Amino acid sequence: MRSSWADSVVNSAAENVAAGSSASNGVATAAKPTRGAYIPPHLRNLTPSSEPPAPAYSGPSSANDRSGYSGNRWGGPRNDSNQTGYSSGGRTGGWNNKSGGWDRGREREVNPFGDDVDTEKVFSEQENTGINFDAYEDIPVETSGDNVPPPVNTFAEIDLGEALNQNIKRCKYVKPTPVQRHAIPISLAGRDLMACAQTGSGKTAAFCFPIISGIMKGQASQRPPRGARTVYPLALILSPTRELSCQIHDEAKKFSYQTGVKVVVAYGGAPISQQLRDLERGVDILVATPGRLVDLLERARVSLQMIRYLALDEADRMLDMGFEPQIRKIVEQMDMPPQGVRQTMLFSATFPKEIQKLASDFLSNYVFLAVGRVGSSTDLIVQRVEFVHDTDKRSHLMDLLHAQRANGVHGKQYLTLVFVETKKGADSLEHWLCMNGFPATTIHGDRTQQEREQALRSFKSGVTPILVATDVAARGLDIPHVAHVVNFDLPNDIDDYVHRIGRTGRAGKTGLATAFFNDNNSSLAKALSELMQEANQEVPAWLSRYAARSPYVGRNRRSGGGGRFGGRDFRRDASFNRGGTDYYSGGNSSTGYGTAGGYGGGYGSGVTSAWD
Ligand SMILES: Nc1ncnc2c1ncn2[C@@H]1O[C@H](COP(=O)(O)OP(=O)(O)OP(=O)(O)O)[C@@H](O)[C@H]1O
Repeated sequence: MRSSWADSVVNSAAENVAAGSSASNGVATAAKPTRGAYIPPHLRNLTPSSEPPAPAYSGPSSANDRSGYSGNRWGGPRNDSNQTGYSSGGRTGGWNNKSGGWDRGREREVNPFGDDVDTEKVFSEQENTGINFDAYEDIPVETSGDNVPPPVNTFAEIDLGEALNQNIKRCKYVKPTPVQRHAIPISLAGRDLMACAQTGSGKTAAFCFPIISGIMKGQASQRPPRGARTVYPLALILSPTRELSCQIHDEAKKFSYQTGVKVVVAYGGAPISQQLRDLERGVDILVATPGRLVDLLERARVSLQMIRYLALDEADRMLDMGFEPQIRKIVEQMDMPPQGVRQTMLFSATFPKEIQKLASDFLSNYVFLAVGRVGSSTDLIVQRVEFVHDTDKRSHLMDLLHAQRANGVHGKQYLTLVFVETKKGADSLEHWLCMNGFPATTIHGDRTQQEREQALRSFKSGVTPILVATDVAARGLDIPHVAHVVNFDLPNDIDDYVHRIGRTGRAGKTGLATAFFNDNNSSLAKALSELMQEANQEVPAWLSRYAARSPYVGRNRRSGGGGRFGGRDFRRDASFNRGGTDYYSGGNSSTGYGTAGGYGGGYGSGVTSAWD
């Protein structure tokens, strides 16, 4: 049943059509979206030009065009030309704020790389961010699904478009990471994808590149006419936290520099007015947190009718108990094209099978991809577990920090991220650290967004080299120089532990993770010791004893099978196929990774309160 906001969209859209029909032209008609005579504002008033005609977005009736997978499902003209800049050709308004990436008054796109870079030089220097490319060959990969497009070895093998290629060089990405090698060709072929790859292994680019490239090659999104209030993004990227959405936005802006693709971010806690102004200036890719997006949808300021690409980052988190209703509302109850029409990409480092099953509701004939370690990435995170009673935790932390200082770690501006369970606990520990001569700041859900952003800046810059955080900082954040993650309070869920320690040891760099364990954490013992064994870490004898005593079945509880890193397609698990639903037919396992899997497990009891 249509909700009231949607009725109002349709009604106002009908009025808009009436008002603007005299200016509509054939191009607009050709790009007709899902509902009858409705023509979205950004497709009206198109000035005839030498540009190719509208993309082949043809609404639900094109659902079957997914079967071939021989190319861009949107079938738009393969216009690789660099749609450089929005500074020419009758665009109304430039982005005039820093976050928008457009220089006020001068209508010039701000260079997100800081200054002009000699891309040829960068490329020839063969720089990268420290990823151990030599270890790539050994990385276990599993793909399953029909006709999985083959992986590539270089960016040059992929037709991403010249402007995007330039930005990849500016980012100093010399080679694709393993998840990029596999995921980008799959997505470029128009396939839906559920991808599971290690923390810090380059998943952001893996979903951004195909989206940006697809939009570049399709028809440029037209800005709404003056006064139009509803905007129609072509791609939606959802993430669970405000900070992660901002980070994805920053990355996507770098990747889309001078491609003509406009990226806007919308998240809670920040003034909606500025975000509305950004949206009004045009949006191709909308990066958002679910709450703020629902708000924008209910105000009819955003319509999802034209969405071609939907990406959920940290997808398992987005579909767990906390977020699932909102995600279902956005994806199923608003005006987004259904699965099979849009292209859907789900990414995370963890994918419990029950969440996979839920996620499959949003996907159509998808490829499941599990990519193992980057090099031996979790080996790059040295994991230590120490038995510490609650009452001793502070002095123990102090010892660690003193040792770090003595070893000169802070002198080099290396950063320490300390995870605690509660917001109050975070404030109290931060205060205590500061009182004891360790500059610290904190990030959690009770702080204002301004305070959160300031805390992150202060941590990143090394002004406060210790950040005390709740799980709000556990996922996705890519903060250079985090050398040490301390689990002052361990989480209930082993997946949360995986994401937390993944804030260090990113992109091939080494890191240290220390956990304080005591009787309160005994339910995690088995999962933790299994995880550490898998990552070739030394498991203390006392932890093994806890694990042996634990009634809890460990990290495979959710996944129902013996585990190795990466996860396994739930469609291949017989227990999920009982009751007549054949989720999986065919597929392949590549590069020798076919053992029973499950990187999930340890389905914690509660939803962490700190999330947006
Ligand atoms: N091809 C590449 N070459 C070199 N560095 C890369 C490449 N791709 C990504 N990176 C860098 O690797 C780092 C980690 O990437 P990203 O944040 O996308 O990881 P992720 O897999 O999303 O991690 P998480 O699971 O924690 O969200 C980033 O700093 C990014 O710039």
